[in-house]
Amino acid sequence: MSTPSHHFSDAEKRGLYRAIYERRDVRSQFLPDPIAPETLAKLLKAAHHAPSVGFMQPWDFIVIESREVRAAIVAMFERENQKAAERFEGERKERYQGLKLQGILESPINLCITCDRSRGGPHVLGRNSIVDTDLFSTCLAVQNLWLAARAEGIGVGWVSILDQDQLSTALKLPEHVYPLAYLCLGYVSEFLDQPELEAKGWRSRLSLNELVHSDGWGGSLAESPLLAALQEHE
Ligand SMILES: Cc1cc2c(cc1C)N(C[C@H](O)[C@H](O)[C@H](O)COP(=O)(O)O)c1[nH]c(=O)[nH]c(=O)c1N2
Repeated sequence: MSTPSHHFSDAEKRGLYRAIYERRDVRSQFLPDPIAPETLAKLLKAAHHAPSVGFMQPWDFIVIESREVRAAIVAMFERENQKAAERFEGERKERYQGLKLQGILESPINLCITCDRSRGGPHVLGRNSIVDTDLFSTCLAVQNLWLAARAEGIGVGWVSILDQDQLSTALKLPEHVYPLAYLCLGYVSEFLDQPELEAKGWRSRLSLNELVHSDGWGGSLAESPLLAALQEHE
């Protein structure tokens, strides 16, 4: 029997799920090895093929190589991270302060994915009611890049402990462009088999069956074959 061309083979499916389950947010394991321009181009192309509201494609990609700019971003991170630490107390605060939450200087490439909120003009198809759909679209570009990077053996770390206005100034962004994701990219010594926050005892993965509801918030899945299937996959 011939396989229709729109079907994925079992090996292709395994590859896709492997990228999803083995993708990690990387901060501590970066190697200095450079990423070849051809490989970076592939990652950017994967990002550019994300879905977007009204095919708006609101993203731009700012590759940050300058040590000076990176040093300014690290200083920005240190300031914001100190403020963030003040939100916690006692043992939780100590644990927070022990976490490494960025790899800005260790990673060979820093990349800011931005969202141009004016792209496509004032009336973008599908964005009339929910204006933030341009931001949602840009998040999907980030995830495409993150998964493609994992398949290429490249780690990505998202750094959001930054002041958005200061970041915009450092990257010379125009007013209508939002710095959606500041990312660190590089080959890694290892990909952890669980999120680093879980490994360090900060927070665990929630149970999926408690997150799936039937017919409205809190609706029970009891008796549903979906519940049995979810439990099997836990
Ligand atoms: C929008 C957003 C923002 C951030 C993150 C993620 C996302 C989606 N994450 C990474 C986050 O901690 C990580 O994804 C979770 O802990 C789950 O781990 P894995 O990504 O599965 O390894 C993250 N990590 C970090 O060390 N510093 C940071 O500032 C941020 N910021």
